[in-house]
Amino acid sequence: MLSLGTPLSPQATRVLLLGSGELGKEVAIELQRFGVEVIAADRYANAPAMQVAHRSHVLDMLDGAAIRALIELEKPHLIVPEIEAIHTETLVQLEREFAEQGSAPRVIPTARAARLTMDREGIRRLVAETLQLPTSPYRFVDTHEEYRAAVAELGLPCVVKPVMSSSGKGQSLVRTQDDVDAAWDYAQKGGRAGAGRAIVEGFIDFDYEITLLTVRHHDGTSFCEPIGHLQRDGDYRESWQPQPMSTRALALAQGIARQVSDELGGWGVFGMEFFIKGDEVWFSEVSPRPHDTGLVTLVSQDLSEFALHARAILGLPIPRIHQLGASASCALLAHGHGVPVFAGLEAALHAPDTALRLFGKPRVEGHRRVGVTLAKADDVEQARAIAREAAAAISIELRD
Ligand SMILES: Nc1ncnc2c1ncn2[C@@H]1O[C@H](COP(=O)(O)OP(=O)(O)OP(=O)(O)O)[C@@H](O)[C@H]1O
Ligand SMILES: NCC(=O)N[C@@H]1O[C@H](COP(=O)([O-])[O-])[C@@H](O)[C@H]1O
Ligand SMILES: [Mg+2]
Repeated sequence: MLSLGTPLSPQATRVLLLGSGELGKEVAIELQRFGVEVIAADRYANAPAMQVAHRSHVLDMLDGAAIRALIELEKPHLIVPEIEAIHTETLVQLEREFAEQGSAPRVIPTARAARLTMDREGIRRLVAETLQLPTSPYRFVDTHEEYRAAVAELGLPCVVKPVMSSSGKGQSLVRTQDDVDAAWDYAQKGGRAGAGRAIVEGFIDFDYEITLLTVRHHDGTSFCEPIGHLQRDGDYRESWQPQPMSTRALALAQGIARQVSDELGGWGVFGMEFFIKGDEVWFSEVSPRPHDTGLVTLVSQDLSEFALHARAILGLPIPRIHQLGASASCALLAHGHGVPVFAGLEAALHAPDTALRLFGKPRVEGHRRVGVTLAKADDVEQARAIAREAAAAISIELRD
């Protein structure tokens, strides 16, 4: 058992967050509540989680030597990846070295899980080919020619994504022949590791999609109520809980989530994404960490996904998760260049049972999610409407 309660002391449990965005900020707050010493790292200064951590470091997260030096400097007990774009091969090597030495920082949930989910190819081949679970049909392509052949094989519409990207960056829905070439160009420009390999997926005409938060902890695996969500341009705009589902579809999704999370192993929250049509279920992808659509759990559960992650990774019990009724979240997006300045917050919080998180991101260059509104109501449609209205009441000016 880790020694909790006294950060900044020789007995402290130190947790290193690799990635310090809005999700890490909430994880940091939950860890602080147990007296954990929190160290936040990211590619830029004053990232959200850095603002609530004990210390922070700015480094190129894709630089293996820099990641290794940071871990040697801080000697954390737990290493918690918060983003995909990390030099995960270094984590795999370090995990092996630690195992040989018998003294161990633990990578959450495991270094292999971080490596497999950093690259869409790793997790897709594991789930579709090794575990033989249902996914969209897909092809991996490296060149324009291979890409055009894959589109011809899979048919239109289809979806193109760089293998290394998240939040919809570089992703396009290809509806007609006219979209084909522009989608390739965008996939080559939009990936986080520059031009290169992409996945082409057959389009699944789903009724709805969910995130099934799955928690592997000391006493077993727990599931949260399914979270429904709305995505635009590959990025989340609204999420709600609970998403009504047939008993059969929910059982299928839970079965797949259990199989995939058991295969990845370790402790923590997994955001399992599924497409659902009738009773049919397709696995889409998984975050081996809290999920952006799970921000709704800040109001919809007694233990949010961030509190669950903290408990799970520290080896603490999770005897029960209470769902507190119909709830929704709506993302606040800023467009342009500059430092965000918010107005309309009073109007946004005027309705009862609304809440707000402003992430504290220092700047916006292009598009960036900078906050989220949250609401509870008698049913999910009402909660969504209230969260949307609260978001619409807020205006974001970008200043230099
Ligand atoms: N094959 C598909 N068929 C239909 N819709 C799809 C398909 N692939 C992706 N989408 C849509 O695009 C959204 C984003 O896709 P995906 O989750 O793969 O991207 P991402 O960049 O990893 O996003 P995030 O990091 O926010 O989870 C999905 O939630 C879904 O709405
Ligand atoms: N879909 C993944 C996701 O939502 N990740 C969250 O967004 C941050 C990056 O935001 P940024 O791009 O604005 O820096 C990440 O650090 C994480 O908190
Ligand atoms: Mg996704």
